Amino acid sequence: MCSVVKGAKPVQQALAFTLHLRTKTAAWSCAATRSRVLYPGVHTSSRPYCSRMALGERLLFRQLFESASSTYTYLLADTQTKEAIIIDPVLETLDRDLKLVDELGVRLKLAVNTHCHADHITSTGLMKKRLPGLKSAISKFSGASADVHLSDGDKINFGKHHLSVRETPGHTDGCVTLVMGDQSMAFTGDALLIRGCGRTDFQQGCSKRLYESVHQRIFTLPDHCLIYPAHDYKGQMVSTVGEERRFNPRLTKSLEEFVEIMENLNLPKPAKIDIAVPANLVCGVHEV
Ligand SMILES: N[C@@H](CCC(=O)N[C@@H](CSS)C(=O)NCC(=O)O)C(=O)O
Repeated sequence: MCSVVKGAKPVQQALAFTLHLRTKTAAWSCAATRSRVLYPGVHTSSRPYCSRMALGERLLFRQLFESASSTYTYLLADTQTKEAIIIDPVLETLDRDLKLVDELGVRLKLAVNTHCHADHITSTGLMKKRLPGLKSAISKFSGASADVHLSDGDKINFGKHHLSVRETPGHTDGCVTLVMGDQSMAFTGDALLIRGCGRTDFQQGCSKRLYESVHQRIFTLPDHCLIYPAHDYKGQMVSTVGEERRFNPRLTKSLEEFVEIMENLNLPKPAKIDIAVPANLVCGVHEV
């Protein structure tokens, strides 16, 4: 078992601290503040909410985009220890991502895929060849090979931070949502998209399971928890649990209505599905 997973003490981060404590390399998003202005009342906390506060000290966070598949990759690091993890890296942007890792001077320990993607090939296998010591991780229910098979409740440690693994099946059997230790952010993969959700018409898709996953495992997070999905097709970058609970056009419906919606999406198959799924089952064509 990879040493960055399991056995972490929960991160107890103070929410209030000042900007001068931070390193200048960190990229901070104030999207939650903007959404608070757009949707007053969504955040129930009495104090003004800003993701800068919830992200805590020593956290470097980058949201990266791959335009052909509209996939988001996330880089997270402890700015003091330099330990880093990457979520859902894409083959086409491997060089860009490795250049950034090098420039920021962080040490990638783990490349995690939120599930076996059907629309693009992961760069995890090739990244492992370029960065000796890097390990790969994916759910044990994905059917994919990797160094680490994740289970519900596992902790992915990087420096003083950690992500908790929540199984959120429905789009595929092996979908997981990764939640920051302080519940300030959740990386939902394709389970929950911004004002949408993953389709359920191939791989092991099941609308009822997806509905239960989102309601029981994601919508139970605090309203202010930032939602970072694996894709967006409309230029949206971040949402919150509170926003999606109120405005998601599919998941605000009853289970029966949701199933009906999902059965009638009539989406074309992802263009790369026939090469992406077999490739991702072996970590992106390259050996793990
Ligand atoms: N056109 C894209 C595939 C778009 C697509 O099907 N996206 C998936 C997630 S990637 S498998 C999805 O679940 N979409 C939900 C939705 O409502 O759009 C391609 O050819 O790759």
